[in-house]
Amino acid sequence: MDGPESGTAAAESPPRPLEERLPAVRETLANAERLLVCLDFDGTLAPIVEVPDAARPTEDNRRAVARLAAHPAVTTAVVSGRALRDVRDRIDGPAIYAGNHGLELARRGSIAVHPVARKRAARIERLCAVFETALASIPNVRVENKRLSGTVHFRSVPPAARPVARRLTTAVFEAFDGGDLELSRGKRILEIGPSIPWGKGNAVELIAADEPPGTAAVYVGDDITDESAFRAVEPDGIGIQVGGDGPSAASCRVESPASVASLLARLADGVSSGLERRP
Ligand SMILES: O=P(O)(O)OC[C@H]1O[C@H](O[C@H]2O[C@H](CO)[C@@H](O)[C@H](O)[C@H]2O)[C@H](O)[C@@H](O)[C@@H]1O
Repeated sequence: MDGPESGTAAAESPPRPLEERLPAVRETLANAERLLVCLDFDGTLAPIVEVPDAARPTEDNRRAVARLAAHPAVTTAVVSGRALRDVRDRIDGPAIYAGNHGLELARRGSIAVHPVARKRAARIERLCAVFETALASIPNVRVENKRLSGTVHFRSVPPAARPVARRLTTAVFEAFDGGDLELSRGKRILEIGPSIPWGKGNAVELIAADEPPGTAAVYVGDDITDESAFRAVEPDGIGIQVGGDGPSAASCRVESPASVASLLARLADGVSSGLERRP
């Protein structure tokens, strides 16, 4: 696993609601011989909740993923910021899982870990411990040690204390870092990881490279780290943003995780009817 972060940020505009993009989506599905569907977890399959450990896919999404995973013309993957083992325990069915924003990838019966990320795991571990101590006085801050990356959670921190908590986290990071780690943002979180040009988009490119010609790739996600994955599938495939109203590399959007099950059903139906119409 090596290589640059996917694509470059082109001039992006807010994605259009899926209903407005249906003709283009139907055409992509009708022309495809196979479909690769890559799904983010938090904020996409699972609604965002206060306590990270309590996040679960909705029942409808769980069933829709199982149906897609059983479809003979569809490869299904989950691509998450969570640790691989964690996300695997939360949703069954997909043939492929990527954890830690693509730093670890389970497919074809084995797990590949980005070699540089593996080397920096001890530094991440150490920084998570430093965060635990430095942030101990801030109420309800959580540090999630994911081995190859780490997350500091502010969602349960009282709103008035959040700016201080973020400033302190950044200051601790800057004092610790020697240029080998990076700090990034997410939904009410700051994340630390190795400073390497690798993200979800690279994982999606690796996964897509295994698919036969004639495969259309779809990526569904809701957060900043999903942008590189949208760029990896667009414009030949379909990037679908869940929620949000800002600029994105995705061309379509759906409202919330509650809209994802019907989206997945449409994908399964679309590829099936395209195949049925073929001679
Ligand atoms: O790539 P994802 O699968 O979307 O993972 C991104 C991060 O998701 C989790 O944090 C987010 O969800 C939590 C539960 O709903 C929420 O409390 C938190 O505020 C969100 O940022 C997860 O805990 C992180 O490790 C992932 O990086």
